Amino acid sequence: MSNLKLIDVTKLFGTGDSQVTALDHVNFTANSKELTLIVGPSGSGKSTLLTILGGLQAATSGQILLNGRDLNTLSKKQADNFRLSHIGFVLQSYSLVPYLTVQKQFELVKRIKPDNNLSAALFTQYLERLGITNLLSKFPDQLSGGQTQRVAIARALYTNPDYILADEPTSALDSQRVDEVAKLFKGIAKNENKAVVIVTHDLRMRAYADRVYEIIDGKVVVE
Ligand SMILES: Nc1ncnc2c1ncn2[C@@H]1O[C@H](COP(=O)(O)OP(=O)(O)OP(=O)(O)O)[C@@H](O)[C@H]1O
Repeated sequence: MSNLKLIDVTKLFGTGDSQVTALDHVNFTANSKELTLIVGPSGSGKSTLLTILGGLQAATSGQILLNGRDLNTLSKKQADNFRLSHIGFVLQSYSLVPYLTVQKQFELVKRIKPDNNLSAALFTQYLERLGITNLLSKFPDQLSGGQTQRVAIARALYTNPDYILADEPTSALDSQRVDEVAKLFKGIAKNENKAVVIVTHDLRMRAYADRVYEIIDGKVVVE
């Protein structure tokens, strides 16, 4: 069983009067085999927590532990390699490349990380479950918000990461799709031994969660 933890993490933005405490002595654990939700009001620190957990930005203080090992002790190169090999992000911006078809988005990922990706058979299964098999030849500007979101989810799953960190991955989906995507994430956590962490406002996701962290004003209030 593997885990990624934040220990007593604080994140400050700015200085002096304009300083914002985005995270205030936060402790957090993402375990393999579990679907963990992060909920809370807008501006409470959810995205900051997720991006620090995934090493996209540094904490002001505190530790990030991977299976007990402090990630701050890694060199930048080691940390980049760790992220590429072990973490799949679904970020709010989706960051699809505008001039590549959906198929090419996946091929680009394969070029960056050639090894240990999903088998073609399993990836095809995920594409079908996400309902995007028929979109492979489309460009991002030909996709609806919900379709874009599902392509971004597929792209994150493609690299077969141990940790899947998703920021509002279902915000543009209708109810039925939310249910399907939640079941997909839950199944991947349970059956493929992944830790899935989802920032969401969507109360329907709670039914699938193994753990829920609520954040208010940068503090974890419910665990
Ligand atoms: N790069 C930044 N520079 C300055 N302040 C920031 C930065 N990123 C976040 N903040 C501030 O930190 C606090 C937490 O922001 P964060 O985006 O983590 O909240 P959130 O809970 O994800 O919000 P939302 O649900 O609206 O996405 C907010 O007050 C925000 O304005």
